Amino acid sequence: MITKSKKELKQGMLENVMSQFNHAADIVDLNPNIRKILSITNNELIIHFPVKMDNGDVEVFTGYRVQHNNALGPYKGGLRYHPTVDIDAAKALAMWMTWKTSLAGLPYGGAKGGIQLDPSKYSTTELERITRRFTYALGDNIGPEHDIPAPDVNTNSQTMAWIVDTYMSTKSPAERSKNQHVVTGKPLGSGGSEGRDRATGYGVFLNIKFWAEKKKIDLKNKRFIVQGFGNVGFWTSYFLELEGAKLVGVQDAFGTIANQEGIAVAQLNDYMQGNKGSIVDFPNSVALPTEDFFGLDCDICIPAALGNQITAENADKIKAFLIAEGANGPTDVEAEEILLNNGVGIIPDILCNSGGVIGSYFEWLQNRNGELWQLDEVLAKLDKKMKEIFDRVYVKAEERNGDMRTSAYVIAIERIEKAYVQRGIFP
Ligand SMILES: NC(=O)C1=CN([C@@H]2O[C@H](COP(=O)(O)OP(=O)(O)OC[C@H]3O[C@@H](n4cnc5c(N)ncnc54)[C@H](O)[C@@H]3O)[C@@H](O)[C@H]2O)C=CC1
Ligand SMILES: O=C(O)CCC(=O)C(=O)O
Repeated sequence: MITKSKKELKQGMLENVMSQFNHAADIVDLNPNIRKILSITNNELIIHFPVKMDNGDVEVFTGYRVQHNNALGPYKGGLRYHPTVDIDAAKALAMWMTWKTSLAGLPYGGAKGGIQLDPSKYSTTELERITRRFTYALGDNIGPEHDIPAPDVNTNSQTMAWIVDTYMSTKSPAERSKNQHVVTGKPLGSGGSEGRDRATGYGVFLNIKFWAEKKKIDLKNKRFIVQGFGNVGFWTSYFLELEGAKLVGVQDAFGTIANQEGIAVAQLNDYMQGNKGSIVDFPNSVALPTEDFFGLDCDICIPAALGNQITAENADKIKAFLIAEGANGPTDVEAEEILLNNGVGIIPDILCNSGGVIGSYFEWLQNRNGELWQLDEVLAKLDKKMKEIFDRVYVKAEERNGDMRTSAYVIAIERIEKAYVQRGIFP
């Protein structure tokens, strides 16, 4: 288990996103009024709600939804169930969503939320009641044209199905079917889209592939390590393995394993599913201490778990030539400086993991228009969109002779600034 304290995780994330934003805002000479608006969140909800547990006792939970900005469209962003969820974490993650949706050219703003809890301590029926009660408490603070949640850490398509069912049950019978797109990432049978399950990991893979093409690097036999073997970590590994790359190290919430000969992705996934979600003791691998993970010998490092995992403490140990950020905010500002000085390439989160929200946008569009797209159609559209965004960021970084994160922020911030200025609010 990573030993960062809750306090370190939350403070770091908010400080990091603000520092990244201010750095880029200085570069674009952002209108000071717009900088003021973007520096704080529009709405912050903290909800304490009681739920009856299986044993009859009542527990009171705390849920959060932070809506950072909606200048470009409805608020959009995931819901996380984790002990580190609090108001600062939700604020930081909501801000990252605003930059991500803007960079991707989507008609969305940014939001994020979740519940502060360890889901492994609750039964499925308890988690269902917790989710339904939270949804009821959120009421019309979410909505298909207002704020559209999606899965994040420890939430999945089942969680989204409970939310959509609860939300729709609060509407009149005639209105119910118009509200299916209140969440994305739903199961296929409940208005979900083909391909949303793999969209984030496929997007991370595509970003790595596009980057390697620019650098004329063949991904075949390149060794990669992945932190987090959930939705993002698994699908990224799956597509990289298909391309001929080799998974040589994995870390999850329970432990760290390595094998320089390669770890079979599908086998590890099957093992993990039957092992209470843990990779520990996977056959043909060695167990390593937590702190050895980022120093593993490899070519590509994919943090796909929580924020603030790559810090000044471990950045110098990284041997990979590329970091592809599947997680939100995995690299702190100090670590990024060290890595860039060491010549390590970084594909920043707001670009690298944007396949997820793009996949969500496709689901939302299908629900709105009564369409059903095939898997190959979804992946082809995602590929095209991701290539356009990657190229814009890459070219901007080359023009500026700078890093990809700042370039991604520059593009994202300029789009939002333009919207405010065009409306004549801040000429
Ligand atoms: N699910 C999605 O579509 C998107 C997710 N992301 C980001 O990707 C990251 C992972 O999300 P998901 O894969 O959806 O979550 P998940 O819940 O499916 O998987 C999380 C994985 O991280 C591991 N993990 C948790 N705490 C850890 C720790 N302290 N050290 C090492 N590993 C740890 C878990 O064991 C699990 O393997 C998060 O930062 C999330 O915000 C970003 C864009 C979209
Ligand atoms: O799919 C979405 O709407 C948002 C996913 C998310 O939370 C993220 O990109 O961090």
